[in-house]
Amino acid sequence: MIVAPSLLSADFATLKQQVAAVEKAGADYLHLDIMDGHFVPNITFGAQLVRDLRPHSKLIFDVHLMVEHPDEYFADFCRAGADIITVHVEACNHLHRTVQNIKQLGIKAGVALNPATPLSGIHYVLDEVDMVLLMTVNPGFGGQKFIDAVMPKVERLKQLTANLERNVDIQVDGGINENTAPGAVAAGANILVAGSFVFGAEEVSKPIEILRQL
Ligand SMILES: O=C(CO)[C@@H](O)[C@H](O)COP(=O)(O)O
Ligand SMILES: [Co+2]
Repeated sequence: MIVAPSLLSADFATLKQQVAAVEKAGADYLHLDIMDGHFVPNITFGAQLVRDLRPHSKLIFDVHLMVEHPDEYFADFCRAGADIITVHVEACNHLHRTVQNIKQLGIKAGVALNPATPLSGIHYVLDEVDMVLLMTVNPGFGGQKFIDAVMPKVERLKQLTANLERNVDIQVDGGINENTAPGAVAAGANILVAGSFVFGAEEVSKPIEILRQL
């Protein structure tokens, strides 16, 4: 199981130390939530923070772009050190082109779907993407309640990706903890994003270990 702590729930005053702590605890990815106050009703941080953290960590930097007009920003995040860039289907007018342009930068491309968005929107790009992120909360904030109704979508996506010749990762994001993660894994997810579950714990190593063992 790939574990991706989401920095959104960390204490922003001590980010460098908290990244080091999750890396030491065995995290695989660092999930970086970019919010613009338009696509989602919250603002987080930009490429500068990614650039500043990059020399301090060997984790895979997994950038989740929750912004309008993602085409205007992804190259900057790539230059800043992103290894994976995920754009929202709901924010892309020309999703196939966006995915191709991200991959042309030599990094992995992911597509994200809000809980209410059907899988049909990614049907014709499934062969191109490296990862599909299924939101298990409505994007914008950490610490929200997991939406169980997304699980049949995870199952269906797993069936679709199993028919492909190449590997497509299935990431779930939002409300992941020791109670919700087992169901998501059983449905087919292989990358678990967790913000409050990891950074809300006294010791980040415990939640990371719980998720890794699934
Ligand atoms: O993209 C998002 C929220 O929009 C997530 O990555 C959250 O940061 C996850 O936080 P928790 O729900 O795990 O607390
Ligand atoms: Co996210």
